[in-house]
Amino acid sequence: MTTRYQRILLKLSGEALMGEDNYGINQIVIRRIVAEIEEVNKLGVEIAIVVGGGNIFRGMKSANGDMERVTADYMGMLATVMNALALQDAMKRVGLIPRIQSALRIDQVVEPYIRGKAMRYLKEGWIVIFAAGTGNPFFTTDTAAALRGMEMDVDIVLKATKVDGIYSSDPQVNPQATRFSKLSFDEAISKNLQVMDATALTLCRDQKLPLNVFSIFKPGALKRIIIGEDEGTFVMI
Ligand SMILES: Nc1ncnc2c1ncn2[C@@H]1O[C@H](COP(=O)(O)OP(=O)(O)OP(=O)(O)O)[C@@H](O)[C@H]1O
Ligand SMILES: O=c1ccn([C@@H]2O[C@H](COP(=O)(O)O)[C@@H](O)[C@H]2O)c(=O)[nH]1
Repeated sequence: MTTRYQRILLKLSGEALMGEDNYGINQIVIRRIVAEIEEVNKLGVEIAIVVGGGNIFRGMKSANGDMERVTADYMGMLATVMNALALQDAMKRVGLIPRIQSALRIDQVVEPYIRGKAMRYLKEGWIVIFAAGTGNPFFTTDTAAALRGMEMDVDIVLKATKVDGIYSSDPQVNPQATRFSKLSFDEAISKNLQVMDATALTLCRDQKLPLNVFSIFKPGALKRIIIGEDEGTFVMI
């Protein structure tokens, strides 16, 4: 089967990993997500993943006066390492070969981010999971996805989240919101659509790196994007 994209950066929502639970990692959900990734891996697509941490800890929420923002952000980045470990475990169970690289050094647990090594893993057909975001406070894993996507020279960033695309306003708050099938980066930024932070959108725009936002809960959606079908919202220059 021919694919539209040969190398992708998949941004996996941390919040999606908790499924219907209020917190943490739901094993059934994680197995379902890994099955979607496995399908695409079998097509020969090189897959790099940045995983979020919102199911465990978000810096900004916890920093509201109760905690120093920088400390809260480091906690958020560590949360993404936990998610990466859970993903790695689930991937190994189905015979995939995952490698985690962390932007923060925790050498006993995962290897540090080394671009050349990550590129080599991708060429081997192994799946690279980037943990700890950018390694810097005041950023998000969406920005890490744009950054690592550029560094890995991927064809597209795919943001897999809980909603099936970018809407005129948050569809979880406004049921009247309408979905865009295509959008330019400038429109997404100027309309302040919130689904992805402006830093990430700006990085993608400036490097002409396309983005597709889609629901990770829709079976087969990831594969459909890979083979060139319309799914979610496509954002380009
Ligand atoms: N205009 C919009 N279109 C679509 N979703 C929106 C919009 N505005 C806000 N959202 C919300 O943005 C959420 C996705 O972004 P968010 O950064 O919160 O999560 P994530 O990146 O998927 O998860 P995590 O931060 O845990 O990795 C959606 O669940 C949706 O409710
Ligand atoms: O580069 C980064 C990435 C993340 N953080 C902190 O981690 C949490 C979780 O990440 P999400 O993108 O929200 O899933 C985030 O709220 C930040 O506190 C960071 O500081 N730097």
